[in-house]
Amino acid sequence: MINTTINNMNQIRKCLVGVVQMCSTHNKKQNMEFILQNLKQAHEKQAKICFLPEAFAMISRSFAETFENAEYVDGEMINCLRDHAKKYNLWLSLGGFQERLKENDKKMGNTHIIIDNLGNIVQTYKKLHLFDIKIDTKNTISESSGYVFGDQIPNVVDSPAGRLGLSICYDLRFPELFRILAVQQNAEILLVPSAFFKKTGQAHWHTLLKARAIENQCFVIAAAQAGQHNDKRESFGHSLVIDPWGEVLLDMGPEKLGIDFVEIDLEKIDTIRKGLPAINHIRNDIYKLSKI
Ligand SMILES: O=C(O)CNC(=O)[C@H](CS)NC(=O)CCC(=O)C(=O)O
Repeated sequence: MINTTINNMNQIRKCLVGVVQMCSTHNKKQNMEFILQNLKQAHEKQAKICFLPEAFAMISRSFAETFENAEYVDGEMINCLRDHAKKYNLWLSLGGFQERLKENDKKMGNTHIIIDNLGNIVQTYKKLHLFDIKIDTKNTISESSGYVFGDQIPNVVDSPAGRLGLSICYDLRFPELFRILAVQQNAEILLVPSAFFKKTGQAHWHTLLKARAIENQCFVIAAAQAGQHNDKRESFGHSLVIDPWGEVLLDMGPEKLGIDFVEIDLEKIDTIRKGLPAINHIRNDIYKLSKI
């Protein structure tokens, strides 16, 4: 792929990316209109890649309702997004698509899809860690009752912004996945599209995302759901872009809905790793986290 070559040759190291923060509801059509407006803006800004949060397609009151409206990967919604990726010359990270599965008629996949600027699906990843929690009455959910568990670590994807390592939302709490993506697969940008709960977000969101950026010396991009989706569900917002030093380059706050743009400069990874080569100090010999 041309982009890979360019990145490997260290020529183009800077890339403008768009991060979409949204408040999806059960209304798929409205959610889609909102997304397309933002993609148009990304095109006008000449951004090269756009990041959408988990559950961009819809957030309903129950998984049963979500399931009713879930589509296959080759359905209308993804086809429409593929057409727009091509039309707008824009890569897309679709951070968590409620995927109707041909092999399972009871549960969906929670699938992160990467589409290139020609409209091709270049990677899919099914969420490995599902959010089954009982914190209090408001914060109780069993994601695994609606979704199948993913069973594969996704390969990194070369994009115009850099090499992408994919995850989804609750995966954020499992640093092993990010270590594998960053150290074994040389990811440069770790993606954590999310629909974080308000309570857990307030307590943990910034800290965990900064930690993933700092410990792996990678960029972190986390497009998020924000606000009240229905009477049962509220999301924390604060879509973030963090650099490999842990500096927050973008924080969209709790309320803003729309798109913001950030320049990703991959040079920063080299500079930071040269000065503080923690990645090279990993004791592979002791705990066998080998580079491949
Ligand atoms: O609802 C859907 O259709 C898609 N799935 C989600 O939004 C999931 C499960 S409810 N949300 C999270 O994983 C939030 C994690 C979180 O808030 C934390 O780790 O603290």
